[in-house]
Amino acid sequence: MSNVPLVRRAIVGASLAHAPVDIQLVQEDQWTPAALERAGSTLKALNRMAKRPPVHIQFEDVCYTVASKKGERRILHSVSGEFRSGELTCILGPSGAGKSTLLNILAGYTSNGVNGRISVNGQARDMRVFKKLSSYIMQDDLLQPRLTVAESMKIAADLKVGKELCDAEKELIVEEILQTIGLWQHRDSMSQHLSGGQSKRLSVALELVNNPPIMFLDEPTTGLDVVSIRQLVVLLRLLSRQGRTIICTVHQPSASLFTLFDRVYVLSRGLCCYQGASPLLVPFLTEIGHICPITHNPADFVLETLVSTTEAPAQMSELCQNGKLCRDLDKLTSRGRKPVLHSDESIQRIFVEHVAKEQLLRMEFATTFLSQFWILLKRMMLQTKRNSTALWIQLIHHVLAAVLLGGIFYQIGNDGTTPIANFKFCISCLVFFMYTYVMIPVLLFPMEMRMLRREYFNRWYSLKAYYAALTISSVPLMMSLGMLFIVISYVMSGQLMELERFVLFSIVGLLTGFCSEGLGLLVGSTFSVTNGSILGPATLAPLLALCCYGMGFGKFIEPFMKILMSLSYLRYALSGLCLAIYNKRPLMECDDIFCVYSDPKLLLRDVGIMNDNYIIQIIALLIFTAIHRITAYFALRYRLTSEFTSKFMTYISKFLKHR
Ligand SMILES: Nc1ncnc2c1ncn2[C@@H]1O[C@H](COP(=O)(O)OP(=O)(O)OP(=O)(O)O)[C@@H](O)[C@H]1O
Repeated sequence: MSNVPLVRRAIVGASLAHAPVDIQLVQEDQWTPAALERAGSTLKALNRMAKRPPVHIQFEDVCYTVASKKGERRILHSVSGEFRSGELTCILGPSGAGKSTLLNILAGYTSNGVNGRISVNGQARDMRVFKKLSSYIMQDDLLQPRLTVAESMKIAADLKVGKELCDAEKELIVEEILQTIGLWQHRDSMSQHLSGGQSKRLSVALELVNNPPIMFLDEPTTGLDVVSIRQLVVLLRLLSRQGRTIICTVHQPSASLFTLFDRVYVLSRGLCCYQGASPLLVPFLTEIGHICPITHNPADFVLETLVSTTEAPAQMSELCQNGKLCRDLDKLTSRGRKPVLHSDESIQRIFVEHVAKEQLLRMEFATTFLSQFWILLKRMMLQTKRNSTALWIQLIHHVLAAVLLGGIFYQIGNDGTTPIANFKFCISCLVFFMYTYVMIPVLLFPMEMRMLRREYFNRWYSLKAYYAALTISSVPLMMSLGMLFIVISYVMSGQLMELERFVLFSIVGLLTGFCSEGLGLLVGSTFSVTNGSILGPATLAPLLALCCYGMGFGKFIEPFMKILMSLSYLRYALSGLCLAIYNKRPLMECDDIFCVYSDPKLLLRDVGIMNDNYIIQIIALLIFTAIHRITAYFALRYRLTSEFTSKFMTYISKFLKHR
């Protein structure tokens, strides 16, 4: 279709130690296995990165048990298998067979409730090293929406490659990957505007930048059309040909797609029903009396057999010894009888050297904490800047709310006849900061979690660096919008125009927003949007009630209630706002014959704030901010590992059992 030449010569920067490199330009419409095999020299620069060892992964008698209402439930039943470097492996099976579970276990995403042996190149898997060698692309991964393809790739390279390569080399690698993966033409497109297939390919590209020797992909073809599926699988095959171990779960591959996989691992009801070369699946089924019609897709046939014939899974599992027996094209190998990998000394040597080097370096991430923080902060700020709709909504929300409050409480700030109205103004400001800044993370953070999960699990950066960047990135916007709200409402409501009062009032307002945002993060990082939007306001309601308790009878607040009130950060915020406005203030203007509260001290007494100290309120707010944010950090850390859910379920089931 296209006459564009396949090969383009790129001149590599002088910093590269090697001669100029050929970059294969693969057009999107030329993605056939043959074209890609011809383009065998793709990703040369990538492959020249620090030697990554080939990774063979073996697992033996792997069981996975979860806690359920009826006790323990076994999902995987002593399955064994082996996935090799240079091969594209597909884990196939009916829905609910345990494919994703097995992938999670092999990738190290799940470890709680897992029994059995998992080894890498013949040695027990060391997760610290293994995580540096592997990448996991999850089923529901999301990309950073407001970054272009090129920007996403640059950030991935900066974070994942670090100082191992200079900028020119990183640029070359990014270009090379995008060319190979067919996204070069779309390098300036925003990720959010990519098609489903292009997004999946970008997910793969992002994980490729540090040249991982082993890649796991959970359902990479879900939601794609046949052409995109084919392009993706062809690409994965190409990557495997360059010595990588590529393992993916696939629902129902077409017959032509099926032949692209080197190895098939069939799972059903938690049992391994076949492991070996894809062309040998049909003869394997014939052996146990399931003859695949010549016109039938073997992948469809095996799934139909496993689902429709009750005894088929057990039969097939017995024949392949639950994964211990592998059917290769040249020979039948049993991991027990023929330990192929143990004899491969060169692989062992490279791997051991690599492990020793990694352990020597003791660098958990490719970049330092400060670099990670800085790159992430820039990325967050850029995304915020580009989300103009959200910025406009927030701006209008702050201005409208301020004008509304200013209108309702117009010029009552120094009016001795309506001091309670001014007190209500303080509560209204408090409620504004509280709800606005709690609800933003409650609604937005669950989405961010999905993006964070892949990057965090694939060790792009530490959670501390991410969290620090997240905390700082929201400050400028909150400060500017918050100040806009405060200025408008403060002036319109006619508060005393004294700089000190205004500053003290602003500090409490902004701190309330910052503290509330921490609470919102805690809810947003622990719960889904639906649950969070119920739980967020439900948590705030009692805090608000406690904050306002004692209005009118401040002198008589019971000691027990005082203790409860001290647990609400909003009480300190309200007290701080009132003290900023009323403390050490001359008598208020009184147009009536007599104004009870023309002396502000009386008002402070009757709302129970008279004995409070402004500095103490600020310190308390800072302590609550720290508590919210630190708790949110730990909640986030637990949420990012699937362990949390399993552990939680185990505790619940143990608790129920003992009752
Ligand atoms: N943590 C867990 N707690 C309870 N059940 C679980 C857990 N993890 C997996 N399961 C159950 O194990 C079975 C296998 O799940 P898994 O997601 O691995 O299936 P799958 O083969 O990937 O299915 P699909 O193709 O539909 O995605 C399912 O019945 C699932 O409900």
